[in-house]
Amino acid sequence: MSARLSTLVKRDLGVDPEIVGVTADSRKVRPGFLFAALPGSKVDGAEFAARAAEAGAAAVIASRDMDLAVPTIATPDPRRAYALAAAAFWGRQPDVCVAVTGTNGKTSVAGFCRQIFAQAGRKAASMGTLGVRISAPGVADEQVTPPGLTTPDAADVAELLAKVAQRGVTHFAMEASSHGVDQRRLDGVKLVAAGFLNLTQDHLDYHGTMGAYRAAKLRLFETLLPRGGTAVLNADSEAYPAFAAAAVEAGHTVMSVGEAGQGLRLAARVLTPEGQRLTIEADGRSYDVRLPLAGGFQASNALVAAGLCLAAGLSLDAVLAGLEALEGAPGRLQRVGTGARGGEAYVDYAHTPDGLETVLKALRPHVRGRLIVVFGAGGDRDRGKRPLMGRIAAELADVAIVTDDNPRSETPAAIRAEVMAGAKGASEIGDRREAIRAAVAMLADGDLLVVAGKGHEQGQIVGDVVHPFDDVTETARALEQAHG
Ligand SMILES: CC(=O)N[C@H]1[C@@H](OP(=O)(O)OP(=O)(O)OC[C@H]2O[C@@H](n3ccc(=O)[nH]c3=O)[C@H](O)[C@@H]2O)O[C@H](CO)[C@@H](O)[C@@H]1O[C@H](C)C(=O)N[C@@H](C)C(=O)N[C@H](CCC(=O)O)C(=O)O
Ligand SMILES: Nc1ncnc2c1ncn2[C@@H]1O[C@H](COP(=O)(O)OP(=O)(O)OP(=O)(O)O)[C@@H](O)[C@H]1O
Ligand SMILES: N[C@H](CCC[C@H](N)C(=O)O)C(=O)O
Ligand SMILES: [Mg+2]
Repeated sequence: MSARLSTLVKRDLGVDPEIVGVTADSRKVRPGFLFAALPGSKVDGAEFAARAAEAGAAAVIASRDMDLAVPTIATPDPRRAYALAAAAFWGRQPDVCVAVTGTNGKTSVAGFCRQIFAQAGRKAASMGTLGVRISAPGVADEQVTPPGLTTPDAADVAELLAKVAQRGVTHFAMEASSHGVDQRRLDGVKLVAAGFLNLTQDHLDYHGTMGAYRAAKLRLFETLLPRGGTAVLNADSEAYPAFAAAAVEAGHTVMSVGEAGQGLRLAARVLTPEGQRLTIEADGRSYDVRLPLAGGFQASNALVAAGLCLAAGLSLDAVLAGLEALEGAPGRLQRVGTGARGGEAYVDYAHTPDGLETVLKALRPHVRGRLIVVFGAGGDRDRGKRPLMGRIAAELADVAIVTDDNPRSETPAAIRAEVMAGAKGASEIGDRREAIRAAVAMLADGDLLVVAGKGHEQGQIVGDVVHPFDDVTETARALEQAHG
């Protein structure tokens, strides 16, 4: 595969080498590659430009002119130029691409869109925290890449889009993380619609302030969704007015969804043993939908997914039928089993204050005994959320056990102390396996246990080492042991 440099960077540089690959990592450069020298959070990619040229790079994208033997494309926004060049290099994309942003629920919505598309007879894929997955009617799902970044690097996004399109995927839904939008990782994706779920505290280690975090998410609507696209917005979020204003300003059609929504209005919600019954008003009519998932938050996620699928061209009937067959994303309120003396154990991915509050409130109506939660907070991530998560667990659960969740480069006990500072009456068990065992040992009839924060994750990151660890397996083992 190759392309002329001028077709990738839309500039006449006098010379026009044939480009055979695009990367922002000098260690991946091969002869004929276009190298993007990007300013990063740890190092400046410009430091590696000379090395990239020595390794055979045919041209370099950078923020300034550099004294190199190969052409330099100097631009004030090299990350965007890199994403656009990668998209032009890889060329093909599925016919219809949608993206979803929000602090919580993106993985669920991207997966729901893929399922609704496939249910309606389309070959579809999703991209996000759980990797890339293809679904098509009548065949088993195919996992194309394993879990990794929520929004992969721009060149990876471009390559994966081309690969799934090559395999016949026509409908595509992706997660737009705030890091991803800010770092231009999805600037090359041709979107027809973008969804917004919610904006609550997370990632302030990276963005600094809630205002900057919001601005990163707004950019999806202000800059990335082309004029005339559809903005599917959760009208029940406090941040809705800002997103609606940005979408209108950018010339998009706004489809508001939720209890306060107009495009898809959630008129009523009734709990059932299988999940919930939703009354949805759309196009002046009222529809009764059986959603096989529990929790008000899943109703929000389902409505945003439904809006995105409508914007992608599916009929209302097909979308509503799709909602009735949805399966939850792995590790999100996933039921693991029953305790020896009764009670149920769940694994969930809540790793933010709002996520934890949402999942505990969603479970409460199903509790006849005690609500027990095992959770922690990640190292090298927003420190401000630690005491907030502690307080929420202490207030909303009957038993809260604080444990480790990917301490990374930080001292585990110090992270736990910051969580404990907000968690009045909670107990602390650093070893996650022990914490899960202790919680399972307490389970009795009418109790619910939720092991929160790691969901689908397969490892506990301590320092630079990933120790194999899976909450579902550990919880299942503890339940087995309790059964004797
Ligand atoms: C803070 C952050 O987002 N970092 C990501 C970012 O790194 P960076 O640009 O800051 O990289 P850097 O290490 O400073 O290096 C700068 C540049 O020099 C290049 N370089 C570096 C070394 C070398 O020898 N040669 C070379 O060319 C690098 O490739 C890079 O282009 O770009 C890298 C390449 O895509 C990512 O791997 C890296 O993700 C790190 C591992 C990470 O942990 N990211 C998390 C925080 C993240 O992105 N999370 C979001 C949000 C999840 C959510 O929604 O909750 C996600 O989308 O997953
Ligand atoms: N709409 C929602 N509102 C609030 N909390 C939610 C919502 N949807 C899911 N959650 C909670 O957040 C957790 C993570 O959900 P999900 O993985 O779908 O979010 P995400 O936005 O993809 O997260 P990440 O930032 O890691 O990519 C769930 O396990 C649940 O506890
Ligand atoms: N996408 C999120 C996931 C957090 C999951 C939690 N287990 C942690 O490690 O903090 C992040 O990278 O912040
Ligand atoms: Mg996700």
